[in-house]
Amino acid sequence: MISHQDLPVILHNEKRGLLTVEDGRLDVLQLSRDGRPPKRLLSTPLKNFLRAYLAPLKSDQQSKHPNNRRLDLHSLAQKDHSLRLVKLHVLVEPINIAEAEQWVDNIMSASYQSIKPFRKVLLLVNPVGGKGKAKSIVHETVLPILEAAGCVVDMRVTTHRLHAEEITRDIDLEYDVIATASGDGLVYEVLNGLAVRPDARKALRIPVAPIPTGSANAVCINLFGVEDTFNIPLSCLNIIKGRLLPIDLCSVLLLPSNVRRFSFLSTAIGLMVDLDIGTENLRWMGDVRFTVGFLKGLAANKSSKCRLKLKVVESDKVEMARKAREQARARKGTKVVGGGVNPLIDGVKKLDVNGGTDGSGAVDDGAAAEDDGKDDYIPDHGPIHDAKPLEPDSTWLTIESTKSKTSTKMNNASTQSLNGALSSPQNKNDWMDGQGILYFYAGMMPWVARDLMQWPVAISGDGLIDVVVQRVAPRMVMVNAINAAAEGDIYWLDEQHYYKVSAFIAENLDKANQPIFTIDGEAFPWDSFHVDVHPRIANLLSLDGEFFASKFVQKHEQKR
Ligand SMILES: Nc1ncnc2c1ncn2[C@@H]1O[C@H](COP(=O)(O)OP(=O)(O)OP(=O)(O)O)[C@@H](O)[C@H]1O
Repeated sequence: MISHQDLPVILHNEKRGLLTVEDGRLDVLQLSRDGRPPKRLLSTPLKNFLRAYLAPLKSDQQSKHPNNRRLDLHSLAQKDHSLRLVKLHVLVEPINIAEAEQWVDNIMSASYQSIKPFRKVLLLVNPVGGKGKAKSIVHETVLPILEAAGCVVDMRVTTHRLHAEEITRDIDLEYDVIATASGDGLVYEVLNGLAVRPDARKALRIPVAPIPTGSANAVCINLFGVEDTFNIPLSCLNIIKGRLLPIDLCSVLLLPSNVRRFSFLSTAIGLMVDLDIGTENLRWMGDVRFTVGFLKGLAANKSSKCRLKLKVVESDKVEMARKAREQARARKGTKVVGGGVNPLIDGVKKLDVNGGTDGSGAVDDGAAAEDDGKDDYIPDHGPIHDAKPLEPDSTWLTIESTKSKTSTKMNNASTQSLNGALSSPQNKNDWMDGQGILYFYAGMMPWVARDLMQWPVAISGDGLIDVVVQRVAPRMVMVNAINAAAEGDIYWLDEQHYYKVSAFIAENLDKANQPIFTIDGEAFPWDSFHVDVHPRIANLLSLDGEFFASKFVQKHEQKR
């Protein structure tokens, strides 16, 4: 990292200027002749800097300054609370050309550190996701930024459902990143396409980086936080400079069809299915459609008839919250400000996305995914083994709900929830037979929508599925819970049973009235499904190699 380096230049207005790099920032200064302080034309952190290069002079410049060189500078810069692409060019006089060449090398390596610049990107665009604006967003914002960073972009617009899956099943593994201008649907399809290949384990090393043009965009919430969920330039920066974030995939085996799908986000039964699938016609509303669906579901307040078998690893809510907070604190200690990456984390996690030492491609044989951390690791480039029905033993927890309506009269526990279970020291996470299930929701990352952090203690790549069994509760409890949902405090509701599991089975006990369940928001016929986990087998990109740290996990020394 360069600590301080200045380069004298001539600015576009023929005035003298200075490019200065200090403390992880680039400043473009206009110098004055009369001793006044320099005027700052641009000031940007190197983490937002995209590219510097010496370019040929334009013809009008050639006639005026034939021996000068042109230096182009591309960056994202903060303007009016948003990131904008800024392109500047300045002139370098002959006496400074050798210095300028060195300056370019230095600023590029300080801005990218261990990340290889000029990534090769497969960009998949879903023209109908969300509000249907992906194509214009891509042309107006995404492509200009990627091109300004020198990325090589291969763009394909999807023409039908599952098209992204067909594409990724057959692509050459020549890309550094697969970017999706879509919602979560295309990410799901990309991962499913990669996961069924004979070289799945190698293919899944190519990271997926979403551009938020869908409805819920759950992945973007988890990567960029609630405030920046729809920040398109930030999602582009992630494609350009993001670091590998290994994630688990769930294998979901549907019986009796024996169809197997892979899930990176969620599987749902009950109210959460109606909320997603039952509101497809409200796509124009953006993510507000999910709140509308939730309220509609509460009005019906019906119970799902099912049998759940859970291989529980952890069920103490206080303990699970403590671990998630501890992990967040550990991450914070290693966080880097400024230019980007932390070599310590890079070393530990082998997070280099740059194709080994020769920079020849995305898939780095040394970057272990599932077997991360073993010295004698030999990369496995083969397929993912076939799914088999799970065989629960007596240690598994069985939860059964057979009633379609359950009494939701206020008992003590409900009143406590309503009046502030959030501050109660006790948490009653044990399931009691005879209760109705409003919904079952299994997830892999904290947020599922901006107003619902359903799994606040989820830890990326821990090999565990966070499972919520929400029992039927008085409507007022659930309506009040909406307020506690955005920041994850719904977790403490006594009616919300929460487990970390390594596998589970969900059997349908009323196929006629509840024919479907969802995997990552996609509907499937539900008879029974068996789910287990492939730890850290796939990859996303994120700016610091982690999910966005929520306020929930940043709370210190608090049990609730
Ligand atoms: N050209 C197309 N015509 C019709 N459907 C398409 C086309 N391209 C993709 N799809 C389908 O659109 C569906 C929705 O995609 P996507 O996830 O991008 O948007 P969304 O559902 O609005 O967002 P989110 O998943 O974040 O809620 C996916 O199932 C995908 O297969």
